[in-house]
Parts: sequence; structure tokens; C-alpha cells
Amino acid sequence: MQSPFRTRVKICCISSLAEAQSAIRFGADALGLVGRMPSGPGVVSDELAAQIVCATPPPVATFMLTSETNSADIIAHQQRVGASTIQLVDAVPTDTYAQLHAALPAIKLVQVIHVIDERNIDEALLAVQNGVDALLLDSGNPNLAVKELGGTGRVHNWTVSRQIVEQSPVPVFLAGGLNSANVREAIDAVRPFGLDICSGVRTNGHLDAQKLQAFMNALKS
Ligand SMILES: O=C(O)c1ccccc1N[C@@H]1O[C@H](COP(=O)(O)O)[C@@H](O)[C@H]1O
Repeated sequence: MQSPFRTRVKICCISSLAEAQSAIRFGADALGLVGRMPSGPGVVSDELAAQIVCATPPPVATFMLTSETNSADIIAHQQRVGASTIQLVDAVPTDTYAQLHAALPAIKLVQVIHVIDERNIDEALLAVQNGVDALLLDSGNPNLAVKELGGTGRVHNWTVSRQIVEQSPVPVFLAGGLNSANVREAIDAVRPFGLDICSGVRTNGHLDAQKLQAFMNALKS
């Protein structure tokens, strides 16, 4: 049976003011702005990210994706961009969340967990215990020589993701290889609070209005 609750949508890899406006018109609850990364297609400059943040109306949230792992660098990144939410795409030392909350009390923290196997369940629950506001389950591989921290276009093991959703007291977003053809199955399998999508709504790197519409329609069906 379909859930009566609406699944939130974050459109990631926003690369212009026009893409931000388009994503919001189609119903995005949040925009993702990808900072400097070791790999991935969605990176934008901090200057452009800051312009998009300034132009984003309430209640739409702005997620700044950062690959920084030390508190001072993460804080400096947030202060350059001004986003409402920090998405940590790499693992950080356990005391980082407390340091970030102390320095940036109004800013929400989302920890990305790259789901590979059951060991990621403990990793996710530890991040919650240490103070993150939400989790985001993606398909990167931080163990590679050149780290993959997202934007892979691949799905991961949704059975593990479902277990994380069932055990997490904070909202969980599902990312990784989502598109209009698999999103219904993804929701049924994982039951996430929200979805996060980049390549599945793009053609040749650009936000594609038809794919975005099809994705939003698939959520309603
Ligand atoms: O898109 C990128 O370049 C990127 C690089 C490094 C970390 C995260 C990145 N994007 C995020 O990855 C997810 C999943 O992308 P996809 O839908 O599988 O293409 C995306 O939602 C962004 O949050």
C-alpha cells in the first residue's frame, strides 16, 4: 500500500540560477550545491553557490556538499557559501559535529554514508549518536585511491539502506542512481524521508525539464 506521507526531494548538482529556478518550479524541497571534490560531475564554484543560496526563497533548503573533513575548513566553506545545510560527503572525526553545531548553531548537518555492506549500519548510527541532523545514503567509494564521494549514477544495496532507515531516529535521504524508472521501487524498498538525485534528471550534464517532470510524476503515482 502506498504511504500517505510525501517523500521530500532534493535536486543536486545545481549549476546555475536558471537550474535552481527550474528545480524549485518543479517542486524541489532542497537544492544541492557541490563544492570542490576529488571526482564527480557536479562541482560549482563557491561564488556561484553563494549566488544561488541568496536567490533561493523560503522554504527551500540549500545543501552545500563539502569534501572537507576538518571543522575549521568546513566552517570556512559554509561561511563562503551561506547554505542552510552542510552535507558532509566524507567521513569526519567523531567530535566534528559538536564543533560545527557550536560554531554554526542554525546550520543543519547531514552525514553521507556510502553504502557498501552491513558495516555501514553501525557507521550511520554512530554519526546519529554524535549529533548529525540527518543521514544521506549514497553509492560512492571512499576507499579508492581517488575517492568517489557521490555523483556516481549507481544504485547501491537498498536492503542495507532499509535497515538504516528502520533504525535511524533522524531523517534519511536516499541517493545514488535514482531516476523516474526506479524511484517508485526505491521508495517501496527503502522508505526514505527524502530522495536526492543528480544524473537521473540530467542530459549532457544539464538539468532536463522532461526528466525532472517524469521524476516528480513518478513520485505521485
Ligand atoms: O555530483 C557530484 O559531482 C558529486 C561529487 C562528489 C560528491 C557528491 C556528488 N553529488 C551527489 O551525489 C548524489 C548521487 O548522484 P547520482 O544521482 O547518483 O548522479 C547526488 O544526489 C549528489 O548529492
